[in-house]
Amino acid sequence: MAVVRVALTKGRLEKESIKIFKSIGINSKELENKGRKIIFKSDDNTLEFILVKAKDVLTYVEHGAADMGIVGKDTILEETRDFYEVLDLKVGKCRFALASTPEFKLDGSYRRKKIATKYPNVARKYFVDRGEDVEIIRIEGSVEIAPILGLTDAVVDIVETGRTLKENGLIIVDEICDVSARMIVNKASMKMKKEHISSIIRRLEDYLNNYGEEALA
Ligand SMILES: Nc1ncnc2c1ncn2[C@@H]1O[C@H](COP(=O)(O)OP(=O)(O)OP(=O)(O)O)[C@@H](O)[C@H]1O
Ligand SMILES: O=P(O)(O)OC[C@H]1O[C@H](OP(=O)(O)OP(=O)(O)O)[C@H](O)[C@@H]1O
Repeated sequence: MAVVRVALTKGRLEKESIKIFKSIGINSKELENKGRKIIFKSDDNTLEFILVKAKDVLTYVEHGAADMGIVGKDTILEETRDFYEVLDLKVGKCRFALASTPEFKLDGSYRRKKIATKYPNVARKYFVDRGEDVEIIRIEGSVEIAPILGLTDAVVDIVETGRTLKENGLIIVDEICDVSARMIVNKASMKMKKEHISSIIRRLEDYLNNYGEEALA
């Protein structure tokens, strides 16, 4: 069987991704004791894992340098890329929201609003769908500071527990959409390595259906 290369998102989704593969009997001691390595074999040598940043997961999978990947729906929505999205893995759950100070009114002003975000395309689409033209200011992290300092009127960001907003005196103005980790597959690999990739997807589907989200949480 051809070796399948899987791109995993470094950081928050890393542990969950390892757990997902373990749940279907695919273990990698190399990945669990990773040190500074970024490429790892499964113990049975049938899979190879690489650990990269979220956007790079899309790049490696789109170009076929990786056959499959695990990445957040937030990154998929932000980037326009070409691959199959095959499974909602029900982990890494959070949501996109518009948030601001309690004084902010979504429909309150005809002035062009300024919005801070790490996700300019998601934010633009949300306002275009509302028929509103806004100025997007791209910020790389800790975006919650922007409305507090008066740089922008509001933020479009990921909310998980809501703690970051609360501790900074911000509130959710509108929920945009749910986000969770997805399994993606390169289009050519889906044909060339069909048997192996389909078997992985089927086993994961069975696992998610039989044991549900709690098992992975
Ligand atoms: N509270 C959360 N904040 C951010 N991302 C979350 C959260 N909960 C789940 N996620 C998911 O985890 C993915 C990876 O997030 P992580 O913070 O590790 O990396 P990142 O946002 O790409 O930041 P960095 O640039 O620091 O690597 C996100 O793309 C998202 O799908
Ligand atoms: O609702 P919560 O559970 O508080 O989680 C949401 C926070 O987590 C993310 O930030 P992250 O920790 O990735 O740091 P960043 O702001 O530097 O991206 C996100 O951008 C929020 O700030």
